[in-house]
Amino acid sequence: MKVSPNGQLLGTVVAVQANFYKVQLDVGNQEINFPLGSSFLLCTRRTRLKKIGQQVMVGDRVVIEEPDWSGGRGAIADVIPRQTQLDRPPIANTNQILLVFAVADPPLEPYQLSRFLIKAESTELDVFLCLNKSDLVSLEVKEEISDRLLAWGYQPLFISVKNEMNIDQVAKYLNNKITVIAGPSGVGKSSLINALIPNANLRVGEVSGKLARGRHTTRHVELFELPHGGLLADTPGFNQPDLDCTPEELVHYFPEVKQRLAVGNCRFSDCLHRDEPDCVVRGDWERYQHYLEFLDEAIARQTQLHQQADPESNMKLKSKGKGQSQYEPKLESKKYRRVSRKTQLQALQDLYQESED
Ligand SMILES: Nc1nc2c(ncn2[C@@H]2O[C@H](COP(=O)(O)OP(=O)(O)OP(=O)(O)O)[C@@H](O)[C@H]2O)c(=O)[nH]1
Ligand SMILES: [Zn+2]
Repeated sequence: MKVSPNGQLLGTVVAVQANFYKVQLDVGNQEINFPLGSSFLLCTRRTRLKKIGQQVMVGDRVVIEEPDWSGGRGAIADVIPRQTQLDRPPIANTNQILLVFAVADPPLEPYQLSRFLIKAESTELDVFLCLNKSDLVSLEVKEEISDRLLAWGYQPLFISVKNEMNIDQVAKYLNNKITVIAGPSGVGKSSLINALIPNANLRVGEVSGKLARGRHTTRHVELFELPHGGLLADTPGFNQPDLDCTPEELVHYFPEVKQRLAVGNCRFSDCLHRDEPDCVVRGDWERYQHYLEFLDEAIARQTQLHQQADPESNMKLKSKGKGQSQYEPKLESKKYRRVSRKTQLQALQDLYQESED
């Protein structure tokens, strides 16, 4: 167990139950005699923290006082400032997202994958893509998929939980990090978690298990301890994540466009990359159609938000020709950015909401 340089006892909150916090103590060189052989303490929150309105959430790094080793209890005296914060699922200090898809059964759908990737990128956390059920397709198919995703700016790791292929690579990636796992239903997330953490005991491919997990986990987030250090949070399956970024931000969540923008600029700084002249983004890249679709969604959402907030809104009705017209935001970057930062932090929240529906 590790004690901080000034002698403080440190740990990470792995679950919250009513007013109790399950805290996993840091493991280090300075061994303290641990009568129960467990590295968890069930803690309460000090009154001082309640008074200053300091919330404690799963993933928080905390300072423990008055450990009662025999009873396995303690008190949280302080919360170390968070590095990151996701609101749904509510987890502090998440480092990365492990996105799991299958190469077959269910079939790999580019549009769905694209949505998940954009959603994951919008958290601004690191995104790692694993393609499971590799045992079901030929080497040629894998190469095709790999080439295609490389053009999207991703290098997926092909895995097979069934054949235990590359599971050690996944484990290595998760080492000593806090990771949120996401992906559509049926791709093998529970199977993967069970392979990584033998005692996690998540039910695989069982409707009852899935329901129980889906209903339960949304209210009760738990971080599972990885055998070699690090924590993993499961998110229940969902099929089409809602995108909640602004029209302006959207393009930055396509890695393959970042390359284009790195070597050139559009003529207009508020270019939405549709039909503006001298645009460096518009062009012959596979996901450009996805971009246009997501952009329409983002504009529609923005219009709705503006109209709710201010009925005489600062939206302009723009003629699209052929008798069609559409509301478009006058882009005021500061205002949009302010909304956007908040959105980024909450970006995985729909993932949770949808799984409850
Ligand atoms: N062929 C093959 N099947 C797999 C593999 N991994 C998992 N499966 C099967 O895929 C099915 C779905 O697996 P789950 O682990 O329940 O999938 P999930 O992603 O957790 O699904 P949700 O709980 O709905 O989110 C099960 O029947 C698994 O046995 C694999 O590597 N290869
Ligand atoms: Zn442009």
